[in-house]
Amino acid sequence: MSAADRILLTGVRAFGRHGVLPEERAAGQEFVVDLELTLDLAVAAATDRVLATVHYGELAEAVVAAVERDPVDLIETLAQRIADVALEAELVDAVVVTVHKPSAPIPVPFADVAVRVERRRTGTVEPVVIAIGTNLGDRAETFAEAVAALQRLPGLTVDVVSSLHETVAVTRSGPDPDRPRYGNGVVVGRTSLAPEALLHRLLLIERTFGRVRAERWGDRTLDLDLIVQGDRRIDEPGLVLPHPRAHERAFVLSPWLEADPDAVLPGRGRVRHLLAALEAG
Ligand SMILES: Nc1ncnc2c1ncn2[C@@H]1O[C@H](COP(=O)(O)OP(=O)(O)OP(=O)(O)O)[C@@H](O)[C@H]1O
Ligand SMILES: Nc1nc2c(c(=O)[nH]1)N=C(CO)CN2
Repeated sequence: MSAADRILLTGVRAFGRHGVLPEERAAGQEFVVDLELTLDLAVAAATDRVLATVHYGELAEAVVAAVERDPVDLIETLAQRIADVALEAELVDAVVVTVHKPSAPIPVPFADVAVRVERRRTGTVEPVVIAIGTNLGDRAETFAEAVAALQRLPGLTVDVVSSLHETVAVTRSGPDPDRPRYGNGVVVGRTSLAPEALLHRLLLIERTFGRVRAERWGDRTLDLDLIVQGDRRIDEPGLVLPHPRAHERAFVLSPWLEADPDAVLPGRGRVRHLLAALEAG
């Protein structure tokens, strides 16, 4: 049975230092949070026990703690953080979080600015491997920031992050030592997202790193490839799974093997063996 019951908690005020501008980080400001939890309250009503529901006082304190914690740039990120806090209570099926920033630095008169996110507990979770590549700018920094973005992505849990492997750029005509070297790595994790939705988010993250999609196999600030998701086989114009070139790329297989020594590439075999075969030439 999916519950239609709700707990509403509105106007929770807390002080935080979230924002893009240095002044916001320095001075801080007030944030106001509204929450709507969807959960089944029938057992609480039948037993009259607070154990059978979400204690609204504790919830409010957890929201304040989430606002007061380390600053982030966006109220979108803060709203996601608060949604995660609300969904920690097993009873909660879904949550709508609104974060208001009434003192935001907007240079015209305005009443309020807010974001609202709706998140629900999801069903199946599949293992996933994402490859990261970067050969422009500060590769170590880009790698760390890309991993941080993946760790914050709703619907993705990052379990293992490989080290950053420095590799020779592979072009259409083979390895090219004259091109900037790549930093490559992988993250191994779990996702509740559909592969199309996950890839869409990966492409969005790439875009925020300023990648210009000029040339296939060309130099790039950040490349995120979905390597495998569970044992799915997909062959669509915008999405091929497993990634069609993963088995022939040491720059994917080597960090993957480091992150998961038992890894298997569906349809191709053990990553250990694939890498050994590549290295044997
Ligand atoms: N498993 C996948 N992971 C990432 N992108 C994929 C995948 N399958 C298909 N694509 C599509 O490929 C496009 C990626 O092209 P991109 O410019 O990143 O290629 P590339 O990185 O130059 O080459 P390669 O795909 O060989 O790494 C995306 O727009 C995406 O729709
Ligand atoms: N070493 C290395 N070479 C590449 C890489 C990469 O990630 N590492 N990515 C490419 C296109 O995705 C093309 N060539």
